[in-house]
Amino acid sequence: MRIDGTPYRAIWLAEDGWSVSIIDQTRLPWDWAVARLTTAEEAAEAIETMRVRGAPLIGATAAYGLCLALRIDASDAALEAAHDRLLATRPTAVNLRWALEAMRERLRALPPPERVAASYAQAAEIAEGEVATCRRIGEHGLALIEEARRGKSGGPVNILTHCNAGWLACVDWGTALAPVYRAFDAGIPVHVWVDETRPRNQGASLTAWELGKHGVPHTLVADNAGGHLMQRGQVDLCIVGTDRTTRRGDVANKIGTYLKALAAREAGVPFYVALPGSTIDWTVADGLAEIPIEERGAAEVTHVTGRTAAGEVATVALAPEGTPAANPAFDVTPASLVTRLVTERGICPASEEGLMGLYPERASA
Ligand SMILES: CSC[C@H]1O[C@H](OP(=O)(O)O)[C@H](O)[C@@H]1O
Repeated sequence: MRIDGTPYRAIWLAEDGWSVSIIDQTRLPWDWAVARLTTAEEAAEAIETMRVRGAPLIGATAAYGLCLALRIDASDAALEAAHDRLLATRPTAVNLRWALEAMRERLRALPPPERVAASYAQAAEIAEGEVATCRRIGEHGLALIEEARRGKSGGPVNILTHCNAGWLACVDWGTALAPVYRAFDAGIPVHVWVDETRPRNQGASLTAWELGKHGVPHTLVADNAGGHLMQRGQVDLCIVGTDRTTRRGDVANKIGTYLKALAAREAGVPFYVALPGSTIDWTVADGLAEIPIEERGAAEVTHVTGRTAAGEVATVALAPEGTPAANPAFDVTPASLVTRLVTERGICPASEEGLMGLYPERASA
């Protein structure tokens, strides 16, 4: 994605040709901080602390984390240890498992001396593959925005999104925001309602920043405002990302997504989910029963980080000290509440038949 004309990715190989550069997303929107990952442990910690986040980006970061491990020790034991460490960082986004298993399968088949070069080549393939995939999601999703525009008598297409599923969550383009960028760049008038997305506020701090940098009109809203806006006809469509979607179309995404899907159904607003094939877990059908939901620390709920009037970034308490808090980071929206899935291969119903139609090779798997 371009910022003031300069192209950026959310992750890239540093100039030294072996370390990995990331944008530290815990510093946005206040500071543009690029961090360099030099070990697998640093890559793992960047994922755990959400300096990088978003399913495709988590997968790409883990892939490069394996490269950093093998530089030090390319043995089978080191490969397995790094795979397991990186896999254990966050449980919900299936891209993490997908990327690590793809890397491990290829690298195990090679003699250790060939593994480092092969690992970097494959990590780059994964990262570039996600860029191409998200670009195509944007192309396919554009049709949904154009359809919404045809149904209006004027004014912008009002789109509600939750959390951040933009280029910061991927490597470039994004998933839910890719069609928005495509439409905006094509001159279609759009406006985005940006859910703040408690408790980590990825909407307020990342989506608002992304859209602002690209010049896309947007309005930040409290999470609880979405139903009200839909009820009053102020939302033409919802589009969100996902961290894991089952083969029958159940969608795990940031906490609060399910509530938006319920409101959208009640209000008659189309609810779309944008995803790359790497986010489909073909081994799982029942999302509610089988997708692991990450439980994060209570402090993310009881405290908030922001910038003071004096310009310092600070974390302050929202609740009395010691207040118990629960922090499920994701929820599962059943396929029955999803209007369509938007993938790099096209748009389909949220169903096993729909997904098999786009990924026929999976039918025989
Ligand atoms: C394109 S994946 C975006 C997806 O990831 C976010 O979760 P997190 O910020 O915790 O990694 C959120 O669920 C987004 O929809």
